[in-house]
Amino acid sequence: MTKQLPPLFRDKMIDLLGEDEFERFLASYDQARSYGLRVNTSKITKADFLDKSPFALEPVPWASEGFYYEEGERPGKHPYYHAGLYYIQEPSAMAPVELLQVQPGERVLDLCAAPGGKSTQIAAKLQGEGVLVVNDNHSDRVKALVKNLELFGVRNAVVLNERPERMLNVFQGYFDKILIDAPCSGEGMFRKEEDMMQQWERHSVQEFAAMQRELLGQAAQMLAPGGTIVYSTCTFSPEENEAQIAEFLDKHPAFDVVPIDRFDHGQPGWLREPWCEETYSAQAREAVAGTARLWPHRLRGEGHYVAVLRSGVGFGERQDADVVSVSKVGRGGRDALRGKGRAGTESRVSLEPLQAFEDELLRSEPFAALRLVCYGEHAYASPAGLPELHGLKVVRPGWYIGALHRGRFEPSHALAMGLRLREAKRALSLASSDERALRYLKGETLEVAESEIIRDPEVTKAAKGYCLVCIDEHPVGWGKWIDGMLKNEYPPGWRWT
Ligand SMILES: C[S@@+](CC[C@H](N)C(=O)[O-])C[C@H]1O[C@@H](n2cnc3c(N)ncnc32)[C@H](O)[C@@H]1O
Repeated sequence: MTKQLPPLFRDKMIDLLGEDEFERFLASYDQARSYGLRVNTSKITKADFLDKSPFALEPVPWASEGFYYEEGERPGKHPYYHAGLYYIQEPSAMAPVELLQVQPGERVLDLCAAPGGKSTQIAAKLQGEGVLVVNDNHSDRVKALVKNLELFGVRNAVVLNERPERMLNVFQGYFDKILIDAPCSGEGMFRKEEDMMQQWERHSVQEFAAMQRELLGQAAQMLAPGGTIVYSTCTFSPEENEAQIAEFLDKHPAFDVVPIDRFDHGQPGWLREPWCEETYSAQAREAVAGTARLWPHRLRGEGHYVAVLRSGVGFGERQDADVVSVSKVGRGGRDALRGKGRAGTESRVSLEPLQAFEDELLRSEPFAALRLVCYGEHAYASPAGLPELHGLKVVRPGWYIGALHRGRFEPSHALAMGLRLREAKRALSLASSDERALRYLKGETLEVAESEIIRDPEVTKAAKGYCLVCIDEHPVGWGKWIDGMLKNEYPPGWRWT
């Protein structure tokens, strides 16, 4: 492996680290890498997960919900993965969101979000309260982002596929917290993904540095006074790390670096020729020592860089969006807000079937704190307090509830994944040891006795119809029960193969 490192990269790392440290750094490429997963604490407590977990786990010291698992384990091949109980994530990649210190109820932007590792981590920290806006400018990568948010059962996320400069007017001064997990030259991923080396040779560090500079400036405009930006990369080059932060601080005097003690420090000494210009102020140079470097030879994880930037409270005004009244389906109010359909036509769809579904199947009111919005036939529950998103490329304006089609309501898979067993009036919970659990995930029809359908006989007498299918009490999708058979509604693209 060490032989394949790009020679230019090797030479630069010797210059940066010095011969002795470089030898230790180089040796890490021949050591086994670490594997991690992060528990979805919006679906299960850490203690309950550890009770149930079939894997040998060891805590990741810097991530409250993160654990190492051993090489050879296959957490992606377990029903709990399909229930969204955890996300498989490289351990160092868990650090940036931990440092963002997200609190329930905040407005958070994940600006470069696909495929959603850090978005799902933010969502778990929000515990369903507040607003999560996730964005990626790459349309194909956004599909994976949507799927991961659905798997995690996230209810309060809006997914955009935008160039950040087009978001500035809508979100000026809006967010309490912003994560910029920036596109970068990926030097820290050479051990984990060897083809990153070929990509490195094709793209220049300067190309990424230019993008990062823009993203930082754009994020500053969307941040509320007193808010926090976390900037992270998975690369070593000072041009993409310390230099970005020093330049940002000089251009944005209202911001400070919040020092990180947990990891090795950023390197002010690397702000010099031939890597960087030497024009930064003494204050900015000093401040970058408070940023963090995660080195693969000094901890159990890949290479990362993280900076926490806080804006002064006196800087600008927080923009409070016009809060549109909360609309609940049923109980008299059925005035869901109607968004534009994809074709640009106003939705005229009746919400009666959704009301009927809610009455029949849902015990609580999971949409009560959300705004119901219809785009064409598709119904979404959108987080309250969002500004108007007109003009933006909105992939998901909120939690996708389902389709209203020819007088019927078809619940979405995302709805099932965002519910809890206790919220359903009709459900089936299979034990993970029951061979039908895997057969359900493979898309098969199951034999299910009427007595197995969980329902409150006072409220829902009939066993027939849609039911929330769970594994060990955690929802995995929908089924339709009739006469001892469960018709499988698990989506083809999600099936166990
Ligand atoms: C390091 S990856 C993000 C990984 C992600 N945060 C996670 O944890 O799963 C960087 C992402 O930035 C996206 N990207 C690149 N340029 C962008 C831009 N100008 N605006 C928004 N996203 C951008 C890329 O498509 C890529 O998905």
